[in-house]
Amino acid sequence: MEGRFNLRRKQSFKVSCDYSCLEVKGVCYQPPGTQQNLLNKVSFSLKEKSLGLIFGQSGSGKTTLLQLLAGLSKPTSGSINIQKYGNDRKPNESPQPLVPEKVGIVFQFPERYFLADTVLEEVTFGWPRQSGSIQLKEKLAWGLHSAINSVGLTGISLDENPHALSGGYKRRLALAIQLVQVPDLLILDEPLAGLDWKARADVVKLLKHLKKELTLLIVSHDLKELSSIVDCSWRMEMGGVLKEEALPV
Ligand SMILES: Nc1ncnc2c1ncn2[C@@H]1O[C@H](COP(=O)(O)OP(=O)(O)OP(=O)(O)O)[C@@H](O)[C@H]1O
Repeated sequence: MEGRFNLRRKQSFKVSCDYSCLEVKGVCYQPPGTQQNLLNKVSFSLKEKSLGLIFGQSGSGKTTLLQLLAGLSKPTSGSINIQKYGNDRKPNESPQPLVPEKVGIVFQFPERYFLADTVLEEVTFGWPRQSGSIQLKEKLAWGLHSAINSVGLTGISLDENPHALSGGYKRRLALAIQLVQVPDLLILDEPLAGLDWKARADVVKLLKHLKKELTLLIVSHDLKELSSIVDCSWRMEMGGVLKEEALPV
């Protein structure tokens, strides 16, 4: 669907008003070999280029939900799709399953999993060395450049040891690693945990910037610090029941 705007000097240009939403419907999850339902008919929708926050008690099932969204485990029932809408807010094609390749996930304390001796090796870890096509390598090189810029790591040498970076820069690096593949959805589990006040403020600023480019879903207990950038929020209740709720701040 397209709208047309007229400019003063009779020039005109077209603006596409299509948008897509992550749509989770009736998701239940019972780990294999158990009788326990960790998620109970979880449903929610998150519009592209917005930031959703899930909060709730420890052990309620927040991380379990993130793992399903990232494709690390499969729901027992329910669906996780991307639905496109036209500017009349009606679906304009059938929903497509969310593919794990288009989801980036930054776990709690991501710096604990850094393996390489340099920032460059850390970001490019797992890239094809010999066998990848030149097109793929070009795409990854462009992604590297763009990711480093997006997270504000340009002032840091690519030869720097990742373990020597400050707490805030380690988080930027963890984000850059995920952004190289240009995800549709970026999931973050407790992105502010373990950082000092300055680094926390820097990460919040960075997330505000990132949501202009992609969809963010965050699990956090740091509601006050994130509240200014949150577009929609849900409380996960014990037993894996998700309810839409304004942040209690
Ligand atoms: N594979 C599994 N088998 C059985 N129980 C599990 C499994 N994985 C997680 N659990 C249990 O499911 C519940 C939800 O765990 P989850 O880590 O999703 O909670 P959470 O809300 O993210 O907690 P926190 O805020 O502490 O990270 C917990 O009681 C946990 O022990």
